[in-house]
Amino acid sequence: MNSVVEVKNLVAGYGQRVLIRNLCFSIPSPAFVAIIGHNGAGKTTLFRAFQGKIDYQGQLLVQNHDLRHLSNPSGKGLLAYLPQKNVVNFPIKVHDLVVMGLFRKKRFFENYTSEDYALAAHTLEQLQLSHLIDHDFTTLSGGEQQLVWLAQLMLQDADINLLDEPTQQLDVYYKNQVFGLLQSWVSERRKTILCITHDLQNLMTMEGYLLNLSKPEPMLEIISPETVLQNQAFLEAGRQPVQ
Ligand SMILES: Nc1ncnc2c1ncn2[C@@H]1O[C@H](COP(=O)(O)OP(=O)(O)OP(=O)(O)O)[C@@H](O)[C@H]1O
Repeated sequence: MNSVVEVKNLVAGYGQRVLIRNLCFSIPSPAFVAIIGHNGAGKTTLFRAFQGKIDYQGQLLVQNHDLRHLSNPSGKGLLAYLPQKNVVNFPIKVHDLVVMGLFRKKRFFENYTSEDYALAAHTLEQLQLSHLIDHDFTTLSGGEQQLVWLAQLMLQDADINLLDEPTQQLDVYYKNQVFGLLQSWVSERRKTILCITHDLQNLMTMEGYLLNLSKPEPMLEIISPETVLQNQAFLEAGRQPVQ
């Protein structure tokens, strides 16, 4: 069966502590998937498995390729990852950081062209960040920085995007904007988005699936106001004791 992402009997954790037990799901065509669950439920751990950063049992397939045997999936434009925190300790202009999203179209040390910068500027404009284009990234607010990373991710143009709480530091206006943007990546650009989030209210109007990793047997559920409310009530009711 063709699928964009398939997770088969995934078991992952740290040493004796198993956080993900026999997780199975399949995303048949480009879609938005919200990954939800309590703090410590294993959401980022799932992404670490996708990036090959931790050992796991089972299989992770992207576009029918087993990730274990696939070299450099980000260089091939299959997978892109936006971490929860990304730190830069040196002064760099916003457009210089964003243009780096085009890395896989460049050879080592090849310079970015004026066309590349025009593309970066256009992406920043889409996020209403044009006024920051020449600013030093390290002077931006947390939310502004988060949006700049998102612009860089957009330029990567990967088929499957793993986003770890991309709206965590955003104000209510930008939360809405970003969820709308992610929806358009799916509908207009045929991208698949796996998005870890605690912003359940924003999911109400989304189309796609949610995966609640706090449930004993997590599975993809079609997003609707009812499923979002059900899952919110489930999370509010409490959490499993840490094993
Ligand atoms: N390298 C590690 N070694 C041991 N335990 C770890 C390691 N990394 C994470 N953990 C633990 O695994 C659990 C799951 O972490 P994870 O980051 O996947 O949670 P999460 O669902 O993304 O949580 P949050 O919503 O708080 O971001 C946590 O309790 C964490 O302390």
